[in-house]
Amino acid sequence: MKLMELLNNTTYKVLQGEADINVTDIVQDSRKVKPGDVFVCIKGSNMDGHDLIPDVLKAGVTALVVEKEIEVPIGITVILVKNTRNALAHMSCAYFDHPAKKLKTIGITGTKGKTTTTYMVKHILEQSGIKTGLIGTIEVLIGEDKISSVNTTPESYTLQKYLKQMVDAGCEAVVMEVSSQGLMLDRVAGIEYDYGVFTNISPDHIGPNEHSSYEEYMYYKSLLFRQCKTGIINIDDDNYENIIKDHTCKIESFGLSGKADLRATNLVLYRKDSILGIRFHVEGTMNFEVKLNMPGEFNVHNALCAIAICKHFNIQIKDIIQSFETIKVKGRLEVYNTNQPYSVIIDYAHNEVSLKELLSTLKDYNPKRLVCLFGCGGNRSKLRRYEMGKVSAQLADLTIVTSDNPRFEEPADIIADIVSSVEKEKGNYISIEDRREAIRYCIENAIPGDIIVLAGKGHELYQEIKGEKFTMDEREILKNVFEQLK
Ligand SMILES: CC(=O)N[C@H]1[C@@H](OP(=O)(O)OP(=O)(O)OC[C@H]2O[C@@H](n3ccc(=O)[nH]c3=O)[C@H](O)[C@@H]2O)O[C@H](CO)[C@@H](O)[C@@H]1O[C@H](C)C(=O)N[C@@H](C)C(=O)N[C@H](CCC(=O)O)C(=O)O
Ligand SMILES: Nc1ncnc2c1ncn2[C@@H]1O[C@H](COP(=O)(O)OP(=O)(O)OP(=O)(O)O)[C@@H](O)[C@H]1O
Ligand SMILES: N[C@H](CCC[C@H](N)C(=O)O)C(=O)O
Ligand SMILES: [Mg+2]
Repeated sequence: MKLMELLNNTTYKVLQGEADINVTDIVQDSRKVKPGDVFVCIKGSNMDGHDLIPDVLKAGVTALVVEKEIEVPIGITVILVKNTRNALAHMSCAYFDHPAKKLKTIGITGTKGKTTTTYMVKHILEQSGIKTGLIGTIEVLIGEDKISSVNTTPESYTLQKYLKQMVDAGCEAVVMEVSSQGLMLDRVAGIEYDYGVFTNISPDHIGPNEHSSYEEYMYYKSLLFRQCKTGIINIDDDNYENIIKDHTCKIESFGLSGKADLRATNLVLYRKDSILGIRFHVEGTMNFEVKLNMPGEFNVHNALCAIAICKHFNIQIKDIIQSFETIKVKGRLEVYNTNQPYSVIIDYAHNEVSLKELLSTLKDYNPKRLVCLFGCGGNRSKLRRYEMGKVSAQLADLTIVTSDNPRFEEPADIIADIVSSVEKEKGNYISIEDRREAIRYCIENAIPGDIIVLAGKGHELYQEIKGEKFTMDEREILKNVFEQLK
C-alpha cells in the first residue's frame, strides 16, 4: 500500500525521501519489523521507539514516522507528525480499510460495569440474530474465535485488525470497552462511534503510568463524547455533567432518576433456592418488566444501559426479556447453581471499592450468613490487603482469608497482612492458604440461607505462583466438591 494513502487523514511533513512509496505493513515494535515496513516511533513508559531506529534500519524498514527531527541515512523516507500514536491509529484505519465504518460501533467507558454491559449487549443482539464482535478486559470475541486480552482497549493497530476480522467474519456490530488509557493513548483515534456510553465514574487508575489526577481521568473519559454520534449516559452519576462537557453528540440518558429517558423502577430482589436475581420495571422510552438473572442493584444500571443501547437496533422486547433471564457474565456476580438451599457467587471484586459495593448489595438479600472468601495479589498494592480485610470484616459474617495470585511473595505473608486488618476490625475469620481447600471448607460448612462469595478471581482460570500460572477454575473446584458431597 502507498505510504501517502495511509497518511491521508494525518497532518505530516516529509523530512526526507518520498511519501509516494509502497510499504508492506505498519509496525510499532522493533522486534516485529520486516523489510519494507514503515516503523512508527512511539515514546512509551519504558522505551522510546525513536531510540530503536538503528535496529529497525538494520532490519530493512523503508520508512519511519517520527515526532521529533532525526537524522538517518539517505534512501529512507522520514515522515514527521505531531503525535505518532495518533498517526499510528489513523494509518491503521486506512491500512485495514476503515472497518469501523462497516460495523455499528458501540464504545463503553466508565470506572465499573464496562465488561458486564458489553456481554449483556452482545447477548441481547445475538439473541435477535445480530452477529456482534466484542473487545474488552477478558477477551476479544470474533465469531467463534476467542483471543485473550492484554489490554482492555487494545493498541490502535491491533484494534483495527480485530475490527477488520469482525467485518470478514460477517459481524454487523461491535461492542467494546473504551478505557481512559485507551482514549488518552489514542488507541481508539480515528473511530467515530455510533454509540458512546458512560456507565459511572469514581477515583481509580490514578498513579504512575496511569492518570496524574481524578480530573485528568475524567477529562479522558469525556473525550468519547466528542467522537460518537449518540451518547448514552448514566444520569444518576454525580459527575455526568463533567463527562459530557463539550460533547459533540446527541445525548440520551438512563438511570433510576425520574429525569432519565429510560428508567428502572420497582426494583425487587429475588432469591429462589440457590439462584439470586433482581426484577425491575423499565419505563420511559420503553415499557416492560425485566427479570435479571444476576444479583446486585448495580446490575440494574448495567442492564438498563444495555437496553438503552439495544433499543437502537430495533430489538423485540421479548428478546430483551429472554436474554436477561439467561444471561451469565463470566466472573461478574456469576451465580453458581448449587442446587442447595444456599448460594455461591464468583466475582472479580479485588479492591476496597468493588468489595464494599459487592458485599453491600448482597446483604440486601438478607442472607443467613454472608461468607466472603478472598485473597490479595502478590506484588501489588499492600494497601489493598488492609482495605479489603477491613471491608470484609465489617460487612461479612465470616471471612475466609486465602490466596489470590501470590506471584513472587510468600502466600503466608500476604495472608498475615489481610488478617491483621480483619482482627483490628474484630471480624470473624479463618485462614486457609490453599484456595481449593478454602473453597471446599466454605461448601462443607455452608448452612441453608448462606450467600458465599468467592471474590477476586472472576474470569481468571489460573493461580500465579512464583512466575508460573497453574490452571485453576473456581467452577471446576465447585463442581468437584459438590460431586464428592453427593
Ligand atoms: C502504561 C501503558 O499503557 N502501557 C501500554 C503500552 O506500553 P508503553 O507505551 O509503555 O510501551 P513501551 O514498552 O514503553 O514501548 C514504547 C514503544 O517502543 C516499542 N518497543 C518496545 C520494546 C522494544 O524492544 N522494541 C520496541 O519497538 C513498543 O512497541 C512501543 O511502540 O503499550 C503496550 C502495547 O500496546 C500496552 O500493552 C501497555 O499496557 C500495559 C500492559 C498496561 O498495563 N497498561 C494499563 C495501564 C492499561 O492500559 N490499562 C487500561 C485499563 C484497564 C482496565 O481498567 O480495564 C487498558 O485499556 O488495558
Ligand atoms: N455498574 C457497576 N457499579 C459498581 N460496581 C459494579 C458495576 N458493575 C459491576 N460492578 C462490580 O465491579 C466488578 C467489575 O465489573 P466489570 O468488570 O463489569 O467492570 P469494568 O468497568 O469492566 O472494570 P475493569 O476496569 O476492572 O475491567 C464486578 O465484579 C462487580 O463487583
Ligand atoms: N488488574 C488487576 C487484577 C487483579 C486480580 C486479582 N486476581 C490479582 O491477581 O490480584 C491487577 O493485576 O492488579
Ligand atoms: Mg473491564
